[in-house]
Amino acid sequence: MQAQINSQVSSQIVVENLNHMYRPARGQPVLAVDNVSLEVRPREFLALLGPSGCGKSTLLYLMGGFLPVEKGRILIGGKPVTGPGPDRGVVFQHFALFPWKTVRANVLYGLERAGLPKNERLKRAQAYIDMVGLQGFEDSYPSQLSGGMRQRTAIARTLAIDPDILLMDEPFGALDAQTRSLMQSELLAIWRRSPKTVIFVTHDVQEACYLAERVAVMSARPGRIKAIVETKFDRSDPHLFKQPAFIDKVDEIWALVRNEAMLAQRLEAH
Ligand SMILES: Nc1ncnc2c1ncn2[C@@H]1O[C@H](COP(=O)(O)OP(=O)(O)OP(=O)(O)O)[C@@H](O)[C@H]1O
Repeated sequence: MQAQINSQVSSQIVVENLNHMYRPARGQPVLAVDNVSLEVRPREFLALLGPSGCGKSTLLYLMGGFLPVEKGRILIGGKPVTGPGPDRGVVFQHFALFPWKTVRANVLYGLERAGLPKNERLKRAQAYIDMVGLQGFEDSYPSQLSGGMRQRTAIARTLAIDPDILLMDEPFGALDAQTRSLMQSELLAIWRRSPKTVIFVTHDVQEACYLAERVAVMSARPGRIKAIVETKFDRSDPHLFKQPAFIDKVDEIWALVRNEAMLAQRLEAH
């Protein structure tokens, strides 16, 4: 099922008939994203789920302006995306920290570019370092940190800039279960406090249902939007994960993703 476009002016992000073909120097071209259309409302939290290799990261890179839009279009606030911009903060899997900068300097980097006064920058950087649980590691370099700590530094760097749109590619994938749960709550708190539009790629169906208001499920490569499922729950409910309606929704989405994952495996086998 392809998402219906009902050209609402109120949509903040509009993706229309988007295709992306990788053309590696060696080997066959790869159609990673095929005819994707999607609308995201301002302040919406949308999760993107789908089997490995279905084009989730590619879609996020395109929205972030890190890959050129060759076919179809992406509008943000009505304007076509032509490159990265301060309106979009990204936490990508392979978007490295500056190895020669400390945790504090990495977090400060974005704030310096935003032109804030020095005191304000330092205060804000420290608040986000504390928030991701890295107090005491301000002067450490990325090489001295674990993978999860590096990821948390990258999250702090992006959140500190307070962008309108957050594009997050499995931001909590490298974290242990407890830290992950804390970071999920923090992200929801930030999203409520200073509303922003979030597009959140994950492999974890429960995480998607918990965090997002809608979950877009992508098909096996070439990625299309197969279904969009409403996932609005009372996130303040401490027993949410045990509620039958929540469990049913997780099951429903799992079934969609599982089908596509099986298809993807068959594709890979050929
Ligand atoms: N630079 C590239 N050159 C050629 N093919 C690429 C390139 N980057 C990605 N691909 C291919 O495009 C397809 C989509 O990749 P993408 O990383 O967007 O998928 P994904 O859904 O994010 O995967 P995962 O869940 O495993 O991170 C895959 O088949 C991948 O092999």
